[in-house]
Amino acid sequence: MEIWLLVLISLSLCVFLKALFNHVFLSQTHSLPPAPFTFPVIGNILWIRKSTSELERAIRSLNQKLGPMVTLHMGSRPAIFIADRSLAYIALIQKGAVFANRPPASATSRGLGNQHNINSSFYGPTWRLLRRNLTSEILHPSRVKTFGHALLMCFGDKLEEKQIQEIEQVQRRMVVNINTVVGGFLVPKNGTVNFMVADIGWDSKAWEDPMAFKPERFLNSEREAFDITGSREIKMMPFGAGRRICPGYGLAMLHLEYFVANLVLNFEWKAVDGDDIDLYASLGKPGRARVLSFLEGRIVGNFTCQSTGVMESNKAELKALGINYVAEY
Ligand code: HEM
Repeated sequence: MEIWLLVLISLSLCVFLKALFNHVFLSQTHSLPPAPFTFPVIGNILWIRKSTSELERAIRSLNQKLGPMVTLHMGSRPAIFIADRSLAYIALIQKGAVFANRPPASATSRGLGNQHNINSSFYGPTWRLLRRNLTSEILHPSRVKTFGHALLMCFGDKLEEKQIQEIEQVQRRMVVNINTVVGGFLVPKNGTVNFMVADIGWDSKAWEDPMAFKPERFLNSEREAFDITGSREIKMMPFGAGRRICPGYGLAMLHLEYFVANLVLNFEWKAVDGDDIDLYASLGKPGRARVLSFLEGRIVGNFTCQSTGVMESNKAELKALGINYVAEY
């Protein structure tokens, strides 16, 4: 027999035996993450009826009692919630291929595209094709430079409210296709896995004083930019992590830096009376220069900055964010 055929058969056999092992043994040797006591059916309905923020609060208090992984029985499949960054790393990076699938669409959203869009499509050839097309044809740095105002389409009014809600609902949810183990607990085949993104980013072991506003925390000792992809360690995951990480994160960061740069250019920044923010701290320059030097070199040349005056639309936007400007530039 040809040697390559022998290797192929042995590999296939290994994969098959591993799948069999996972399916038969893991579910017997490991249990699901702890679940709160609830009455069957009624408890299930009560969980489903909670709003996203109520659910988040309830899970947070369960995490304090039961640990960083909990199971809720809501709907037909167990829903597992992970609130620990090391466990998120194991799932999304080390076991990336297992935690890359999306749950099937609910009956109501099925009509919105039959999961043939990149965000909701199953992990497989269609997703790969869509993702390759997006990253190489649309989000490639050479193309990004030519977009200019099209940037706003990604965030602005072209994205309807309904679509935004759909993205929000599915974006941090994964479904696993085989039984697997994380943190000593079984994550069962077809179970959904949700990541408590806010809690993951508030770990005081990863960040000194996690709730304080300290932009310089994102510069390491060599003044390199912080690795937001989590490929070596997850410290926060605003763009997700692993195989389904947001492919637009580079563009989004650029857009956010552009937004901050415009704020810095258009406004005079002063500490609020009584506030002890040291504008000369860390980089040894006043606040505005400090932010600009942080942004330096990270804004591509083709974006023009609104360098004089404050646009009416900016004022309204800032007011809505609760930011009061001190002086026009
Ligand atoms: C501040 C802005 C943005 C944030 C916070 C953000 C965040 C996210 C998150 C959390 C996910 C889910 C990752 C996961 O499931 O693990 C995601 C997915 C995605 N994002 Fe973004 N995103 C932003 C901007 C953008 C932009 C500008 C684009 C496109 C130009 C984009 C395109 C996508 C796509 C296509 C997916 C689905 C990827 C997949 O399932 O393979 N996002 N984003």
